[in-house]
Amino acid sequence: MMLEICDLHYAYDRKEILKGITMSIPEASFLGIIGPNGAGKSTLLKNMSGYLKPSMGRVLLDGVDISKMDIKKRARHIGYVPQNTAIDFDFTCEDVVKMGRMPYHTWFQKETEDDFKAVEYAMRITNTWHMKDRLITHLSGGERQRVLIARAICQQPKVLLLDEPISHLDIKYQYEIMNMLLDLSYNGITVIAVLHDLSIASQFCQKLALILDGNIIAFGNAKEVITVENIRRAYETDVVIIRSPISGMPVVLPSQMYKPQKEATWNCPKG
Ligand SMILES: Nc1ncnc2c1ncn2[C@@H]1O[C@H](COP(=O)(O)OP(=O)(O)OP(=O)(O)O)[C@@H](O)[C@H]1O
Repeated sequence: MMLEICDLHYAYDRKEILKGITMSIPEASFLGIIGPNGAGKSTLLKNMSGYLKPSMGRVLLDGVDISKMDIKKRARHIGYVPQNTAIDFDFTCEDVVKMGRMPYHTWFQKETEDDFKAVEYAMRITNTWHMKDRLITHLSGGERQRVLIARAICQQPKVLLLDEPISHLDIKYQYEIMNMLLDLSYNGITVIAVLHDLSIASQFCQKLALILDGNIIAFGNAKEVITVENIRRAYETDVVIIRSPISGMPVVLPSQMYKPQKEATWNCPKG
């Protein structure tokens, strides 16, 4: 499904955070939202999910204003993985993922064969099936992050929103999850992720939106958005940009490194 953001404004109390965001994200695409801390990325994602209601402007899903949809219908269309979700109850991972099926049920309805299939599929593609009987409270940060992504996938949404989905993952799972999100987009899902790692965003996302102070200051493919000038403007940082020999897309490196006068002496274990 296509998601359109039309002149979106949002204010916490009276402080305006989003200042007129307009963009359209076509069906079956993968958009990365990047920008410095406090720019408004999570606030934008929360407005896209319907969790927050815009102060002005609209979010349209295939032309329908999401604020006018009933909550269950919206949840069948839009999956949202927030940043740092707290789950303090001793649920098994399988139970947590199964919660993604709630939009398809009335409260006391028993699970169907489709529910079990959706849970297993979501857990297998996020590499969490082997942890299904473990308690969510006993997982590492990265394991838990993958289970929460599985919960949103199990919801079978048409649009999947993820707030920093790879922030706790090691390099293997970062690439696995990014590849999986790209694959979901090739299979028709509209994927939108807030990402801090500019090089990873550049390699995997089809389009990037660079947010600064509640505005989009650059939108396009990685070559158009990840430029020395844009990074300097948004992050007040000088970087060097090289091209990946694999994808040809930009990779961001530091432009300066501190050189100590005297090298430290390391006593490394032998072996
Ligand atoms: N519930 C809230 N009440 C008041 N202000 C808030 C609230 N949530 C966020 N803000 C403020 O809104 C601004 C944007 O926050 P937001 O979380 O959207 O930024 P972000 O771009 O996602 O940042 P980060 O990269 O640090 O996660 C920040 O100045 C933040 O302090």
